[in-house]
Amino acid sequence: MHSLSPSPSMRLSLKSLGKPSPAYRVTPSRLLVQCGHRFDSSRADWQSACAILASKVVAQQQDTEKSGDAGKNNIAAVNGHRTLDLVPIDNLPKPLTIADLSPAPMHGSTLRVAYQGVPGAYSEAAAGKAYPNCEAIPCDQFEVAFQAVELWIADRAVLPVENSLGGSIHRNYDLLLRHRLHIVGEVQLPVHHCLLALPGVRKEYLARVISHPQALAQCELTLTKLGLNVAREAVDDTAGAAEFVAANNLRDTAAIASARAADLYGLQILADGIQDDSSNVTRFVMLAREPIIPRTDRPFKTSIVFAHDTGTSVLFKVLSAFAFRNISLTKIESRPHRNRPIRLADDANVGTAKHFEYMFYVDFEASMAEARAQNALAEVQEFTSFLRVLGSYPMDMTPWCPSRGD
Ligand SMILES: O=C(O)C(=O)C[C@]1(C(=O)O)C=C[C@@H](O)C=C1
Repeated sequence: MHSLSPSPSMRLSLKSLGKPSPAYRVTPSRLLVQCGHRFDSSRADWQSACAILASKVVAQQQDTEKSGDAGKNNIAAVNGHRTLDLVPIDNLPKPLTIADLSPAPMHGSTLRVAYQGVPGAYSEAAAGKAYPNCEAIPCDQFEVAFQAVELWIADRAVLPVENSLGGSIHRNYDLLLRHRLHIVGEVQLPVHHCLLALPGVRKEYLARVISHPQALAQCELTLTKLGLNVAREAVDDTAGAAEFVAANNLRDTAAIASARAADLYGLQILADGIQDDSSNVTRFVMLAREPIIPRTDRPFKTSIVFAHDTGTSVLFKVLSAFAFRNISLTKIESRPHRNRPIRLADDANVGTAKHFEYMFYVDFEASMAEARAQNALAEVQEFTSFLRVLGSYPMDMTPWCPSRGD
């Protein structure tokens, strides 16, 4: 897959996560703009902004510590005895409530949400659906979005895991296992693709179409129907493709991306709604450093990953643990077991069978707060060599509305 460069828009990259900022060139007031949707400055500025953010957190902690010292000075001597000055009632610590227990942003009140791509990507729209009014932080790779949360540069990551036409986004399944973040929610986003080109360009001028591989797959039939039997090229994200066409003034190349990307990068819409099925939906998961507390007052989903143990009919036994408790499975995915990819079984008469080993990802419709889910997992554990709960989270129950062009 191409990584289009030079790219004028700013994204977090693995390099920028690793290196400290050389100079603090932005003011905290510019921070909101730079960490948010409007990106008009350089990557170094962004790093500086994050460094300032970190130093502000430290400064706040120091202030708190200082006020602790000041509190000690409130101890006055009366008749030789030390007494405490009365603390104004407003300053008394408030009891924790349930709401305090879910992870909260550590900086101001705006949640910073990492996504892969540049502004105009569907992942940015998913971040906005999951967390309205958040500051969406673009990252150049999925891996970077995971790390941004782990390193406290972002509070959440919103990442695509599957699309109704294109199928699973395997990379994110692998990363879920490799990283220690928790799934705290899901959003389903209707995806409405447009064919974008520079103003004045006509379909007949096109020699190639570029986009994210999932987007190319979702529009394959329609592109052919439109007579576009031209080269397809996969790039990192849909909006990045639009940006590339615009930045390089490419008159022979179209991008598949959103209508918002057309607006942002000054492209015209050559064809609207080019996904092969109008009910084209991508499912995203929200990730956080801490899990949420599972509840039973609304529909919950739980995601697990396991590797099966030796024995016969193991997969059947695992899945029946859910069936016997009337728990519906909504998704099953298998990925190579990278620590132990092959199991050899010798049969003296026939030879050696080479079985591939898998990690199985299962989503089921129940909350970990329910006894039936806990019992099912206790049973699953008996047949598995590895089991991890990736998260138990509210299901996206927004009423169905097919994708629109806006
Ligand atoms: O490229 C984008 O705009 C993305 O947000 C990525 C992505 C994906 O990974 O599947 C998300 C939704 C669409 O299905 C197409 C692409």
